Amino acid sequence: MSEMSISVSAPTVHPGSQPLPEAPAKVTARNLNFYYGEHHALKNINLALGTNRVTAFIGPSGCGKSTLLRIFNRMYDLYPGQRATGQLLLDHTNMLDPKLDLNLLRARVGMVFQKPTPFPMTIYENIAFGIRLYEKISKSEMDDRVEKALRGGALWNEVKDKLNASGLSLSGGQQQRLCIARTVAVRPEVILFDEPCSALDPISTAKVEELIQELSENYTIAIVTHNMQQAARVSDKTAFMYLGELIEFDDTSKIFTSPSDRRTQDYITGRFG
Ligand SMILES: Nc1ncnc2c1ncn2[C@@H]1O[C@H](COP(=O)(O)OP(=O)(O)OP(=O)(O)O)[C@@H](O)[C@H]1O
Repeated sequence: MSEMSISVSAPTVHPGSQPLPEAPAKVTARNLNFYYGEHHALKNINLALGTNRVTAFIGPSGCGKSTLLRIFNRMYDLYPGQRATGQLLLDHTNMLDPKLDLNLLRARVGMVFQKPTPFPMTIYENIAFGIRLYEKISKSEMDDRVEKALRGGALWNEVKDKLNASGLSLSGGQQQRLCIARTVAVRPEVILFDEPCSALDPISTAKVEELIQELSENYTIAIVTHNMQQAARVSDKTAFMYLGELIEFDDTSKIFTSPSDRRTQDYITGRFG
């Protein structure tokens, strides 16, 4: 079949979605490079995550989306031989500073993973555990914080009568919202989502997507997704990556209706990836 005979179309951007005004940068990457040993996985990345905006990262497998996300909370520090060069700022803090307190950084930049990973403890303790690492507060204040976090994770109504049940007794979608609540509980400024819905059914996915949009009122969000409909639905800005390079970064409505680069066009219309 010739390329031109393939019937393909880009995802529909939510009708009426107008690009929001530019927001001040929360996270700024300048000439950011990343190496797995000798392998140069990210090449001269320049972009900014707007404050309280949702930025989606899309691109074919292996293009570097997860690598970039993991730099945003210095996850790579856990592995020898991995290094970043260039500049990465959280407001005015140099995120690549070797002397940076990584616990504090990870309190400011939370992460939600592909598979829900609740701790093997009660629903209440799943939330309280992280708060206790950073703060000493009374039982009644903790009760308050746990409720707020579970409300923030759109889970309170479903679990308020069983806070002592194990987090592992929840459904997959509820577990993922528990993980989001756990992240929100320590009051981060940025939340990173690495394919947060890939293990969820469509109803749970819709709930998490709705939650991401609600959270963007108070948090700066970056989301890696293979689902372009999802990127179109939840994000304000979209970054298209290919072979370790940032090919195009623009308003989501522009990326999905009139991208500037042929490779972006080919990817969003399903010609490769
Ligand atoms: N631990 C590692 N050691 C060596 N190379 C790695 C490692 N992790 C990833 N890479 C390489 O870095 C590049 C980017 O990988 P990354 O996982 O960031 O891509 P991705 O766009 O998130 O892919 P996917 O969509 O499949 O998750 C790939 O070439 C990959 O093989």
